[in-house]
Amino acid sequence: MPFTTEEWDEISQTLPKAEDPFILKYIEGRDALVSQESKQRSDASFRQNLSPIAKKACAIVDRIRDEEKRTIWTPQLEDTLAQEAENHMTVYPGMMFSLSKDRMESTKLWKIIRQMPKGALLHAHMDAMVDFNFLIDLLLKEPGIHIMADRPLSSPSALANTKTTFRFRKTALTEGNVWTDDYKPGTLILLTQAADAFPDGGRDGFKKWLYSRCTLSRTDAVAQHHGVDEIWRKFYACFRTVDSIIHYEPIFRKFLRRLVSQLKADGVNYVELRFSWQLDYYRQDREEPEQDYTAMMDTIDEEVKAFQATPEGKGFWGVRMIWATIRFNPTRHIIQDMDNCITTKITHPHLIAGYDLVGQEDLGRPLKDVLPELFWFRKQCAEEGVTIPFFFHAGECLGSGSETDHNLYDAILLGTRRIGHGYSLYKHPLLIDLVKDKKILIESCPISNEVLRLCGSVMSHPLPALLARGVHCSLCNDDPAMLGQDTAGSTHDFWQSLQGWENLGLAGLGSLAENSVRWAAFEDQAAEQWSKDVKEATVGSGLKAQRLKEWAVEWEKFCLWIVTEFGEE
Ligand SMILES: O=c1[nH]cnc2c1ncn2[C@@H]1O[C@H](CO)[C@@H](O)[C@H]1O
Repeated sequence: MPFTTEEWDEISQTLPKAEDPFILKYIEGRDALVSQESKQRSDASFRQNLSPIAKKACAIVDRIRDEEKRTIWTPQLEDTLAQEAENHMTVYPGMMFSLSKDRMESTKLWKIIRQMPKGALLHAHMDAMVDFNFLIDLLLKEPGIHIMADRPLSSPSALANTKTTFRFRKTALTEGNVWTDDYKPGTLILLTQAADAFPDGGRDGFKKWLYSRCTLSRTDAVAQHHGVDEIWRKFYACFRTVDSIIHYEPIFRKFLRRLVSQLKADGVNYVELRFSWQLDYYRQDREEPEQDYTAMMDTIDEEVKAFQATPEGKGFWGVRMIWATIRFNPTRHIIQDMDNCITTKITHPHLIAGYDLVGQEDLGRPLKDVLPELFWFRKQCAEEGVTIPFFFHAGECLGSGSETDHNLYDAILLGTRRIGHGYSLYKHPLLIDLVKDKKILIESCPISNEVLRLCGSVMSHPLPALLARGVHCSLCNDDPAMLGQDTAGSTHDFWQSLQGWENLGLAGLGSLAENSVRWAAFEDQAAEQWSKDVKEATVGSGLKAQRLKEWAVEWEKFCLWIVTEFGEE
């Protein structure tokens, strides 16, 4: 029986009030509990030590975040917009990345995060860094570029799956048509001619097609129900197409310039690139590939130095590589690649920062399986007198207790200095303690994990669990030109984390950026020195401490800019 008015009047008299002393007491205890737990966070001391200006900036960003959550990320607003939009879509805070990208880029929060000094980008795969519309235009403009395919590109399935290669030739080859059944596999045809002859829309249609072969589409990105292995098949195919586009010197140079310039403009001052190229680099006007990595590494050196000498690149700290072998390969291939890594380390010591194994962890060889090769590598490094520490991918998976999940044990036992992804680490209480103890950083890539179907959106990403447990992490973009960010910078990943997780805030972002500098491998260091520098951070005396101080100055400037620019509203 529902209450009568009289009954409710009587009962409501007996209800405690929110201001009653015992409720206030309860709230006090509750706040103390929240605050006690937050002391375990990895960003606790960073928050504690914020300057007054930085505190103000954090409060301003909190306000803007809340405001935009209410005004921009609401289903109500979208109802009116939906009538005009061709794709009806419900908008809400924390929605999937690829659906929210355009709107995200129009927010005030975006404008702010874009300016943020983001320190170092510690997890990024070289081939997937520069936007492909830019690269495809370059390819079409570059004299002498030809295309060839492993079979005629004359059906939708051939267009979607066939290995396609781009090569320079001094003399134009114009015989044949790659789009028709009579194409002889492996025949090179001048690219401009082939592009113009593309059956579905000529050159513009060709550009669209090639772009689709180099990137995951929005449809791929949201089709979570097809699962992880399916998206990885498409993802691999992208790398196979991209290789031959950027392995030609004139294009590689422009690629590098665009890369560093986009990073700097995004507030990223340094990058460590996972590098897994076969020996198929071609110098300008050459038809034969190089027999070692010297020319390629020299090119990287030259382009980075040239950039640093421009006003735009002033203060850019540089680029280093983490040599990355594809984990599917058989032993002989892996050992050969390790040997190439060591040789290149000897010729270009400043460029090679570390070693890793890459490729889908679930289907590739687990670390445990590669132990003989890894121990051989260690011994060989010692014999050659070079330091090449491990920066392993591990736990980039959904498995609980699977072989991939267990890569985390091996990565830690093998002395990894950071862990790439560490997505499944949150399920390992003992390993979490070890990671904290050994001061191993987690290179977290939230958008990558979403697009590669480990989580539905940033809201269900496990990074907040790690931060709450006191694990040090940094934010990275992994493969931004393929996964949808479409630019080399990290603003999308920073923005998502800020808007997605209530307890991060600008201070949390600041701490993640500071971590990236603290765990960057700016120079070769033996394990002890590395640990000492990471531990001492700003109070140390080396290059790392110096760069941490430089970052802190930029951070303060940034906070002041926020206060000046957005404080009055
Ligand atoms: O998120 C990732 N996890 C593991 N491997 C990756 C990821 N992104 C790219 N690659 C792999 O790295 C190579 C290029 O450096 C590519 O072969 C790609 O498969």
